[in-house]
Amino acid sequence: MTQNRLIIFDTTLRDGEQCPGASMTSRQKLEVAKQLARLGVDVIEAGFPVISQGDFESVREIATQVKGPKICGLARCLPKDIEAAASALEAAGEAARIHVFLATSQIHRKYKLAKDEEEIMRIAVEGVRLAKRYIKDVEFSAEDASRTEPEFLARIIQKVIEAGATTVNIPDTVGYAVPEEFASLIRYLFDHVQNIDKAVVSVHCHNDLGLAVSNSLAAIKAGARQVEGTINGIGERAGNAALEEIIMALHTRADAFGKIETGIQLKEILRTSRLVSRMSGLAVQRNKAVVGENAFAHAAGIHQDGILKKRETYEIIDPKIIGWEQSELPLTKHSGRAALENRLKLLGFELEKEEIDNIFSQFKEIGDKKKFVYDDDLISLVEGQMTRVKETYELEYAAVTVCSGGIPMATIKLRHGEEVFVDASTGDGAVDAAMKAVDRITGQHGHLVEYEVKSVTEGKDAIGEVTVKVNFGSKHLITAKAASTDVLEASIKAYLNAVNKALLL
Ligand SMILES: CC(=O)SCCNC(=O)CCNC(=O)[C@H](O)C(C)(C)COP(=O)(O)OP(=O)(O)OC[C@H]1O[C@@H](n2cnc3c(N)ncnc32)[C@H](O)[C@@H]1OP(=O)(O)O
Ligand SMILES: CC(C)C(=O)C(=O)O
Ligand SMILES: [Mg+2]
Repeated sequence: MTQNRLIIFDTTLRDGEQCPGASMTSRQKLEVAKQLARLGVDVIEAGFPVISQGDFESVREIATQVKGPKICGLARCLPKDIEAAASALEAAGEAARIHVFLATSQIHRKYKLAKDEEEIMRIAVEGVRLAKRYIKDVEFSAEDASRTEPEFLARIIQKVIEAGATTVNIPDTVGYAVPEEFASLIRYLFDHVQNIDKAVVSVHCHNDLGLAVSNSLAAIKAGARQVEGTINGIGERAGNAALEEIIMALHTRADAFGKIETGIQLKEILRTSRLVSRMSGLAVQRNKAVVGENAFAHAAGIHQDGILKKRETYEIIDPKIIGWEQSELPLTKHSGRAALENRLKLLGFELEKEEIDNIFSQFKEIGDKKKFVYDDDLISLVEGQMTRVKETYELEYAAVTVCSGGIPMATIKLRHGEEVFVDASTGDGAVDAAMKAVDRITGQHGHLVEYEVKSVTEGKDAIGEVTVKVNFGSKHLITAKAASTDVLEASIKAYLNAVNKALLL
């Protein structure tokens, strides 16, 4: 392995599963392990075999079936843990790794383990020696290393390497470290552990202060050559360092981190994230870096315009290389003409500038009323545009009151050129009252022959499209349509559209 090769150690199935509510069945874990192998991680920590029959079987199953990465099992520095791990890992043969851990910080020594430094040292060394009897590849973790006195940490690391540890892991177990200080600790170990070159230095960061990825990257810069983390950052409490973020930071900012190499297949990242989310039942937050639903979605009109001109104006990662189809430009009230026109083109509409201007103002009105403007909303707007006639009368205002047992009443304000007319009417229902008020202003007397409402899009804020067929006393029935998130408004506009058509005949 070259000096710049970083070992990716995935603990989604062990520390990730410690996240409350993330328990997976053995079958689910096997699926995740197979995908982690396709992703190209170097080590899969498949579980903690002593903790239950289920974990034991699951580690054994993964050790039997998953080829490629090393398969690792966790163990306390206790013979029964080490023996259980060694037994579960048997089928992995040369690809097995055993991971023994013991807390080293003063607070853990004093309160949790009730042991002094020398006892801790002895137990750690014995744990590594015993593990080594079963498996060549032994990792030792000094739990709570970042809160351990550096001199003691250096001494214990030196001793476990002497005892045969091939990887020494420096966990920030409680997410207490900050990047500069954590990097200094790693440098300190390189400077003070005489046999440090005989083992790989690893880091394992938790996210209690939201610094797990930053701390991991700082440690890599300081010389750590194994990084531990989980997919989607799931894990105990606030989680572990998100591996996909570390990998993409190293890939995107090679200028800042040096040419660090990994065996990761970038195109498998999104698929892995989605599988872990489904199997663990833990949704990925929308704005999560790299794999969140919004990670490549640009909503602001200025950004959308920039992306359409050159993707790199607002994107530092090409989403396709990690498995996304493409960047997304969702249409919302924040979108501008560039994004609207682009979407309309994708839907197959080549419109004149004036038509786009008309649709744009209606589009903004819809955007004000609902979160997203969907393709069906746009199609409905375009159809309205295509069947639009010169508006003799334009609707300025409509107020309709309906109360149970009372008489529906509508007040309508219409613009005709420079003039504005207001009138009111009662009716058999809200729509009837509004149409009669329109008739009073326009002098037309339409008879509604057909009236149809359909929902164009889904959800409570769906656009309703109203189609009317109206007889104005001529032989021809006039058909007109309008759409709005408010069905009553769509009804009045559809009727007024029919009136305007009748006036042109
Ligand atoms: C930072 C980490 O993520 S560490 C991994 C955490 N993962 C887990 O805890 C996995 C789930 N755990 C379990 O199922 C259980 O806790 C078990 C099976 C491991 C142990 O269960 P129990 O025997 O009932 O012990 P319990 O959980 O109550 O306490 C832990 C014991 O392990 C001891 N212990 C903790 N770490 C170590 C260690 N690295 N080496 C040796 N002993 C240890 C504690 O001192 C305590 O022993 P004590 O009861 O003599 O004081
Ligand atoms: C077992 C160790 C590596 C751990 O998960 C931690 O310290 O966070
Ligand atoms: Mg951990």
